[in-house]
Amino acid sequence: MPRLALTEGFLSDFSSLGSHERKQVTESIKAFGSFSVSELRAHKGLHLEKLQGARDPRIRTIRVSRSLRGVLLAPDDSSELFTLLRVRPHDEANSWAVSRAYSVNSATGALEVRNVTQLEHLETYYEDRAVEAPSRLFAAHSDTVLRDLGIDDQVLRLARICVEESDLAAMRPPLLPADQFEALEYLAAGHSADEVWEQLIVPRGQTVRSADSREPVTTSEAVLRSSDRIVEVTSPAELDRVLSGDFERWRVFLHPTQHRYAYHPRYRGPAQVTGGPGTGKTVVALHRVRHLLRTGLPEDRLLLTTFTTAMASTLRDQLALLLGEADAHLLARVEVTTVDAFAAQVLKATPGGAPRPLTEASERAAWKRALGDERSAWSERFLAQEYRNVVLAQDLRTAAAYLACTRHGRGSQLGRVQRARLWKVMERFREETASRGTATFAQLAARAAARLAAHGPQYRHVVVDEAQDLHPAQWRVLRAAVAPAPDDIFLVGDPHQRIYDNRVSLRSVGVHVRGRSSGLRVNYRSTEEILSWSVRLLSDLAFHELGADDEADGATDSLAGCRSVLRGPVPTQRAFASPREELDALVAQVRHWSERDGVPLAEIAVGARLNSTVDAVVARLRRDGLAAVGVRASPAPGSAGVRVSTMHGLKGLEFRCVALVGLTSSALPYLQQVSPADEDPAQHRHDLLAERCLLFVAATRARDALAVSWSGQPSSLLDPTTP
Ligand SMILES: Nc1ncnc2c1ncn2[C@@H]1O[C@H](COP(=O)(O)OP(=O)(O)OP(=O)(O)O)[C@@H](O)[C@H]1O
Repeated sequence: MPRLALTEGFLSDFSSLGSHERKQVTESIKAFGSFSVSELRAHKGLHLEKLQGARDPRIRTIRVSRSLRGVLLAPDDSSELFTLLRVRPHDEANSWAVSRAYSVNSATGALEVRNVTQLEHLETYYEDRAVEAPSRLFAAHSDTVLRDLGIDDQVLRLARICVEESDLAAMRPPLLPADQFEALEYLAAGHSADEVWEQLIVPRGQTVRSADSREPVTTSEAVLRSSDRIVEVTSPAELDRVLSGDFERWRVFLHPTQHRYAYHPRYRGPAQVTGGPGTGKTVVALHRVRHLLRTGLPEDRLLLTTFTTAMASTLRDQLALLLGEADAHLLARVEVTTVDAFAAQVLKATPGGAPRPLTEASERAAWKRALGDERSAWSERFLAQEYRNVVLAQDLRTAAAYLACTRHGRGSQLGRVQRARLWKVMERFREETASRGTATFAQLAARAAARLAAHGPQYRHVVVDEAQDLHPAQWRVLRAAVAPAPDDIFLVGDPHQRIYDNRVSLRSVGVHVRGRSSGLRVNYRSTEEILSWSVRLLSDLAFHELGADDEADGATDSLAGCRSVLRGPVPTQRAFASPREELDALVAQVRHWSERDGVPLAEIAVGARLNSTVDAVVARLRRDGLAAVGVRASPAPGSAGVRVSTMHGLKGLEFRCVALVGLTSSALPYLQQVSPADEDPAQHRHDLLAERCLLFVAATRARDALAVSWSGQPSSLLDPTTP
């Protein structure tokens, strides 16, 4: 029986077909799988044909319907593995097929495709131009170095006639083979051959540096090694799962690095995956859930958490999509929720039930009452932070423990007398809020953690998304929800996206990830232009590793090496004389994206630092006849209207186009949310950093286009040197 693999190109073609045509294609594929290879070759109806003049002798086409043809790569060994490359209207399929050639990348061992015909034209053109050039783009790298990075004869000739980066860009895939182009692009951007080796080749499992010493890889082996572009379908159920729904690449194809982390057979304890924005951390978490469910016991339950209720609901939908019909029964073993909702659920089962969570304003009022007539320089914000970031963070339960503790992350000095007074204020706060049946979220988590610790774990696995924003008390909840064991906790996050004031040493809450911590670098969401604009916002800062925020741990995380596979326009930064002019321009910008670029309104977001700006934007867009909805109202996915939100509310989301407005010096950093330096210098620095990260998070929600604007004085966080 022939085996069948499907490429990304095929799936993308398939998803653009109408339902009738999809059915025809699916039936043809099923029919294909029911013949032996010799029957296939002899079958009259399928017309498995070699193409006249094809550059790759293994390429065949096959009849799918009266109008459609499939393009296949036939096996050149005994593997019987056919790879379905495209499905297009007859003439298009033929002209695509004759000009392509497939090859195995000698370094990555993956299957690559090139447009031979066009590359030959380019070679003639660039050869003539290069003769006159004083220097060439890759002059610093010898042929041996390039070959060791997987560059083959034809690509080497082309690389040698590139004079500047734009010459290479003109040959980008689908002309050049993808892995070879990527290696050359890295070198052209100034990375060393060693860096290319580490970043691109090693993650694909290659260990032999010298091209001459490597064992050759057959085509069928290469197909199976190309899990980021090709999937083998081994059963009708698998075929249905891959072909069902809209083609969402992340469900089927993972970068080899993503695949390695998500499908690691077994971590011996908690494991962590970090990575910049859009590197697919959530995708890896979802695949990990699938792996754990598929390989676990029927009684094993799994808790999957994220930051907001809206994100939890999206995650649940995505998990259902990933599991498909074949694995739909596994969903019953998963709970997808926020840590706060889980903590509340734990407390509901206690005699007093779950306290009502305090809003920020009512918490401030409660601190004011707790302070009473006490004469002190402590602001309500200071008290709230001291309680949350020291007492609850370290789980200090007695005055003696508070008097003796090191106040990590706090920059103000407090002597014994002051601490004793403060403890009394905190006691009054606790008693008074308890008597009203209320608590802060951090208090709620602390109580739930204590309850779980006393009553024992409820889950076999915990998977945590957006891990960077959890409070130590929330970590204790998660730690207590699962017994220490292999594969107990899998967490993903990005310390550069921390926008709430939560710093935690994972070690101190019993989550030991040392030796099981890995990183992702390829951004799948935003264009390189948006990514590098955003990364510049943080470029002069050092970040602690996700789980090592205790300054003593010392390890740092960096965005260096983060890159995108997508290209697009450079983000715009525009100043206006007044808010009204800025809103005029916003309306024009939204119209441009929607009417000229054809972007649906629901794929456009407008973000602002302040709620008042959000309200003004919604009102203005509506006045001009543009549908607009607040993200806070949790609009149904796909419902019409520009999404308008505070920058905080954009966390975890993504849009084709994003406009960030009102970025003035008074809105960002928003000083009301920043502790004064004279109250607590360390807290001041943390708060300012959170404001900067907030801009970073908001900007990196954009996939194709980003427009930033302000009126009057611009925010000091914007880089004035960028256009
Ligand atoms: N292997 C992949 N192939 C194609 N698309 C992918 C892949 N991995 C991730 N993506 C897409 O990239 C986008 C970002 O992925 P995801 O949300 O998982 O990233 P993230 O690292 O969690 O992002 P952030 O931290 O910025 O919220 C999504 O649209 C996702 O579908």
